[in-house]
Amino acid sequence: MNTLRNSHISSVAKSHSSSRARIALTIGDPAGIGTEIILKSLATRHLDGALEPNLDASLDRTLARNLRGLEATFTIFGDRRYLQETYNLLINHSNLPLADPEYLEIVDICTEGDIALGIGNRASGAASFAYLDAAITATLAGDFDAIVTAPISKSAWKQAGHHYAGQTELLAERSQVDDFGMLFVGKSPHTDWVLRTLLATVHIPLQEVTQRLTPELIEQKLELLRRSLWRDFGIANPRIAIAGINPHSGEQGQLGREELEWLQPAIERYRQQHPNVQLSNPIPPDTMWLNPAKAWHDRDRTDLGYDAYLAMYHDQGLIPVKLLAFDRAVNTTIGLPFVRTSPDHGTAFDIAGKGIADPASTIEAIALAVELANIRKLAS
Ligand SMILES: NC(=O)C1=CN([C@@H]2O[C@H](COP(=O)(O)OP(=O)(O)OC[C@H]3O[C@@H](n4cnc5c(N)ncnc54)[C@H](O)[C@@H]3O)[C@@H](O)[C@H]2O)C=CC1
Ligand SMILES: NCC(=O)COP(=O)(O)O
Repeated sequence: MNTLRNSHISSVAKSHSSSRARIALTIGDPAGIGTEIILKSLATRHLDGALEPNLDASLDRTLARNLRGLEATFTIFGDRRYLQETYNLLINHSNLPLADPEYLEIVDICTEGDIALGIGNRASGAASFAYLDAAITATLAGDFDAIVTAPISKSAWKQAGHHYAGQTELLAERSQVDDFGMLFVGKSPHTDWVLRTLLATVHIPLQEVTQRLTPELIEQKLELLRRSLWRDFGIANPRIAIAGINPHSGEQGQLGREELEWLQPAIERYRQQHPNVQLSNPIPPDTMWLNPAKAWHDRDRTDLGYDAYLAMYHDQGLIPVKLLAFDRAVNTTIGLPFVRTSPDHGTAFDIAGKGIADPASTIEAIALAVELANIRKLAS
């Protein structure tokens, strides 16, 4: 059973100026790095954009974003005890500054059970579920404009009896939407070009991928992506690259027939319906990411990049995203009635409590949530 120590979420949130984006932050699995990356991210608000001279130069990248300049308020959903324990444990040996929980707005959610750093279990799964569930309730009630989630462990959720593939599915179910998607967004620090990758299928076993991929699913994902590119990123006439399924995109049917039999026809149909959207034909997956890698690294080659990429399955899309942008890509759920972002990594149980977790992707997730929430506020 969990207890909401602060039951005045509404009054807390509503006391903030309505012109500022109201961001709910969940701490994720308390056995992982969630509390650390949240405290490190919020500490960047206390910097003036200038780096301390004695900080390691490799940290420049991490601190590149100064959240202080953002028009937003932040409320953490999680157990205050775990935030305080992380602060006490790491304050003297963290590689980056930490925000002091005493000065943070926290909706204190206390759950039962023993939780040890580095080991996800039933209690940590129940806790991370309770934090997200409470944040969703408050957001659906209109108290927040966006939720930024720290990572949870899917197996810990399962041990706690929560049979969702991930946070995305809970967010969608609670929001009563069927049409949603997992879009990874990363802005290149070299060229400012933005890599956007939507996964057509997500957390399913590889052997189920070809059964789940259908022309209807592809057309649904393309439409979801088109709407998000327009609504969230202001791109009216997008160029979208579509990955093939089989090696060499099937090699004219010799290495698989999905491309010939239904993927290419589905692309043709979508083109007819949306002449303003430029779609590629199915691109052989092994070479699909060469041009985005050039656009990511070389300022003179950004024209090679598409506005978005549709990957057919989880690792086809996320291996290139994480190779290029593990430190800054943001997982965004599109199709929800509110903004949701998350870092691109997991709970990192192996480094929990060591003070070395990189908050860069979380900082980007917070910054993107504020940006998208403010865009929606302006549009409404
Ligand atoms: N958004 C979410 O909630 C996500 C949750 N997960 C969950 O996380 C758990 C662990 O998954 P893994 O596959 O091990 O992926 P992981 O991302 O947690 O860890 C992979 C490797 O990257 C390192 N790493 C991850 N984040 C880091 C950071 N911020 N700074 C420095 N190093 C970092 C870890 O130490 C580890 O060596 C699983 O239970 C999975 O369900 C995984 C991905 C996303
Ligand atoms: N690999 C991405 C991932 O696991 C994100 O899951 P979630 O945001 O749905 O929890």
